[in-house]
Parts: sequence; C-alpha cells; structure tokens
Amino acid sequence: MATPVRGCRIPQRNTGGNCGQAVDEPSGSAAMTTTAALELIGLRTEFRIGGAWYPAVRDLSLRLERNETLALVGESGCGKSVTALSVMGLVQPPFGRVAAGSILLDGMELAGASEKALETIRGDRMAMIFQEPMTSLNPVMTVGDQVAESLMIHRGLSRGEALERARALFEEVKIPSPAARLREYPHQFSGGMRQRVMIAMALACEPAVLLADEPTTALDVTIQAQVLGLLADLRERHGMAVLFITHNLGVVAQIADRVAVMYAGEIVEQGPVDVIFADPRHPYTRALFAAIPRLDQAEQELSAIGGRVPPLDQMPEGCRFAPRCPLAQAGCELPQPLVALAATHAARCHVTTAAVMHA
Ligand SMILES: Nc1ncnc2c1ncn2[C@@H]1O[C@H](COP(=O)(O)OP(=O)(O)OP(=O)(O)O)[C@@H](O)[C@H]1O
Repeated sequence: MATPVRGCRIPQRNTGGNCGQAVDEPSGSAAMTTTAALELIGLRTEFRIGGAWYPAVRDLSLRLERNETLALVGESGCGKSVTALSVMGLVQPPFGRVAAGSILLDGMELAGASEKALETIRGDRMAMIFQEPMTSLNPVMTVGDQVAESLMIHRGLSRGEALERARALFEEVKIPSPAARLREYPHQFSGGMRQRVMIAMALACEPAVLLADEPTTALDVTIQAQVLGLLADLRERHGMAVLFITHNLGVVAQIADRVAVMYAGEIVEQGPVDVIFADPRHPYTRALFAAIPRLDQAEQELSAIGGRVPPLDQMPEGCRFAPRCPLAQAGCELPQPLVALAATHAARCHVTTAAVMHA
C-alpha cells in the first residue's frame, strides 16, 4: 500500500510513477522542471468571522503553465474567487488574509509582497477580468482613456501613444469601429462589448497570467461562445497562462486544457479535461456532471446536488463533501489526501481511489 504523504509543504514533482501516492500538486504539464507562469503551493486564505479566522482556501497547490488554460470549477462558495483574489493580492486585513503558502508568478514570490510591489504587477504582469465589467469600469470616463491609463502608468506612454495602442487593442478584441468607440462611455456598450473592453484593458500590458472570473456567465449563449473563442484565440496569440473560473462544465469543455475541481476551499480532483470528462473519480465531480443537461440523451434525470457548501465556520472534519456524498462511509471522517491516479490525474477520495491506494 502506498504511504500517504501528509502535511508536506513542498510539492512532490509528479513524474508519473507515483500512482496511489498522496500528492500536493498533480500537473498535466510536461514542463515540470521549468518555472511555471503561476504556481500556488499550500495556499491558505482565511477570513475573520466573529473574532476567529477560518480558511476559505486550504492547502491549495496548482501549477499553471504558459499558453495553458486551467479551469477552476465548483459551486458557488467553493473558494474559486478567493483563490484568484489571493493571487492578485486583493484579500487583505482586517477582514481577510493569506495565512500560509506561496504564490509564485514566474518564480517570484507574491505572498507577503507589499501593496506597492503588487501595484506594479497588477494590470502589468498579471490581470483579472470579472463577471460584470460594469463593476470594474469607471462609468464617467471614456473606455479609451480607461484602457490608455494602464499603458500610461505601467509603460510610460504618452496619452496619444496609449490611445493609439488602445485602438489597436479594440481592433484585436474585435470591437467594430474601434477609433470611434474609444470615445464612448461604458453604458454605451452592450454586455458582450463591455466584456471585450475589459479584455482589451486586461491585455494592454501583455500580462503573462490572466485570471478570468466567470467572464461569460452574464452573457447570453451566442455572445458567450464568441467571447470564449476570442479568449482562446488571444491566449494562443499572446502565449498567456489563463486561470479560468467557472461553475459551468460546458464552458470548461470549450476552453480549458486542464481542470481543477474545488469544493469547500480544497481541490478535490485535478486532471486534463478529456480525462476528467471521461473518468471523473471524486463523487463531487461526478455530481457536477450529473447536474448538467446533455443533448445526446433523449430521456434524462438531472440530479441537483442536495444540500449546500458549508459555511466557513461549520466545515466538517475529514472529507468536506461527506455530508452530501452518496458514497460516504467509514473513513470519510479522516483527512483525505489528494491521491495520484495517473501521472496527470488526482482525486481526494479514499472510496473511489481505493483501488490505486491499495495497489
Ligand atoms: N470578504 C469575505 N468575508 C468572509 N467570508 C468570505 C469573504 N469573501 C468570501 N468569503 C467566503 O469564502 C468562501 C469562498 O467564497 P468564493 O467567493 O471564493 O466562492 P466562489 O467559489 O468563487 O463562489 P461564487 O461563484 O459564488 O463567487 C465562501 O464561504 C464565502 O462566503
């Protein structure tokens, strides 16, 4: 029987020969010896509730390579946004804190970095786009000036140079009549066009890492498909690494190379998209699949996942999904390590990984 490696802070490099072993960080990439575009190691982010600190993200490790899209998937309240906000340095005292772990941007440690240092990196080497662009756009400033602003700050361009670059960016994200639209205000754009403005703004300084938090959720399906296509195209062209946050597995299939499924602050399963779709191992991943409608099945029973993600101050011991899990049994009350099922696939469930654990 393989010996689980518990509490190990340094990720074990997964070279493919460790099936059945507990791992901190399984990854599908071949570039395991190179520096990742973004690497999280043992990330723990906490919020203060009633005078005590509780983790919203716990012992989370993942690698994101250049020119790769990793989808972070899970229900509302699983910790997806908190993960991205932690990377951006936007979880701050007195209400929240990154309590432990490393956030490495191209090898550079961001955990514990000063606000001044983070300001020079945000919008430059890493950028984030959100579900609702209106919350990020300034309603009383033209969109052209908003895109130009980051180029003036981070690249030292003059306003004229920055506006010319903004025009080129609008063209790149396929905003029609880009020169004219630069002079308009956010309310003059449709939802899909506003998201393109946000993408142009995020791309302005050619970030190495793009964090996309449900960027297409508020759009209708046709516009959603167009924006997803655009993001895939831009990622390819700019060689960016994209962390794509979504609760929608259909979107994952369209855009991602790899998937990390999150539940209650932990990654419960991780692997390449085709592997996760063909052979989901964690009961939570399976439940997410059972809850999506499929066009290839005439008769189908959709099963909503009963219950809800527990609040931070009421997390169960051991497997956090156990209270909602149809396979829960003795042993689930114990801490569950992430077990490697193959070189690139791992799950955190002693029931469905038992075969490899005991091999
Ligand atoms: N500022 C905060 N103070 C206290 N708790 C918070 C705060 N922000 C997030 N949380 C809690 O952290 C947990 C994870 O939230 P998070 O927003 O990351 O979930 P999510 O998976 O992104 O969900 P959604 O898709 O709804 O945004 C939740 O329990 C949430 O209530």
